[in-house]
Amino acid sequence: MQSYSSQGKLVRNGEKNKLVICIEGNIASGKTTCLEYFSKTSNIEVLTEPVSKWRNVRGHNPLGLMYQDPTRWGITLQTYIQLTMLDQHLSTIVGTLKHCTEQSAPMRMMERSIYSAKYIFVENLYRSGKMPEVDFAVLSEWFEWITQNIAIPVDLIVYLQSSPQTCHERLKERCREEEKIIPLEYLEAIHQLYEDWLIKKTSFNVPAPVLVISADDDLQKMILQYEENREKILSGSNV
Ligand SMILES: Nc1ncnc2c1ncn2[C@@H]1O[C@H](COP(=O)(O)OP(=O)(O)O)[C@@H](O)[C@H]1O
Ligand SMILES: O=c1ccn([C@H]2C[C@H](O)[C@@H](COP(=O)(O)O)O2)c(=O)[nH]1
Repeated sequence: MQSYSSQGKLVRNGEKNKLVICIEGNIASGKTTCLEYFSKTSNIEVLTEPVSKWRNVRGHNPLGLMYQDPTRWGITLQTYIQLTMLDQHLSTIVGTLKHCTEQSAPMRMMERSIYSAKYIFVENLYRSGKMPEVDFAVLSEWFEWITQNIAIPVDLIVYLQSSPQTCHERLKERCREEEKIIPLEYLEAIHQLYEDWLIKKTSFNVPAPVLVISADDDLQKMILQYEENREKILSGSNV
């Protein structure tokens, strides 16, 4: 079922009252770990990035191909990521959430968003000279059509702000096959784009208020920070 917003954008029925929180941050900054922690909370639907799809679409691995040859495969990966992220933004809540009551509206917590796919990863490929102009133009046309015609509401962005060095250490520990060739400089470039977008707010439109959580701490300290910020996060507020 669908309807239209006051701005004429396509809206999924029943989505209007649901809080949407996007967890943003560099590669291996701890987003999935954060989502796992909050998945134990009642009324929260957690959507991790569909990385398994990016590693296997009908037997092909666009994530691996992109890291091997970004100029050739960057558009392939990012087109697919844009589709899968849109699908996540628009998907309806599945199943029954734990202890869901009428007083407390269900909430969605997502890992990243269609916005960071474009503003961070596509932008990085383009600025580093690894994405041809024509590929960037086509992806941009798609992104603009989607965001101008479909309502993609986000109520709060939680930015896990971490140093590129910490991410590099964690990435090596996690040891995802495709990512073994990622150098520190790549994480530094992604970090800078995130900082410009969410902290300095000098690059692109920020679609929601931003709550910044420093993410260089060990797991125990991170849990303390999540608890300190729990109320803000669950009410979709950064103040
Ligand atoms: N605060 C932390 N301290 C140390 N290691 C962490 C911390 N948070 C996550 N990790 C580990 O770092 C790696 C990347 O974390 P992950 O949550 O998968 O990051 P992301 O989802 O942002 O890529 C994983 O191996 C995870 O267990
Ligand atoms: O738009 C995107 C989003 C993600 N990626 C890459 C970066 C990582 O190698 C994986 C998953 O990211 P995590 O930060 O580990 O969750 O996907 C990309 O290239 N483009």
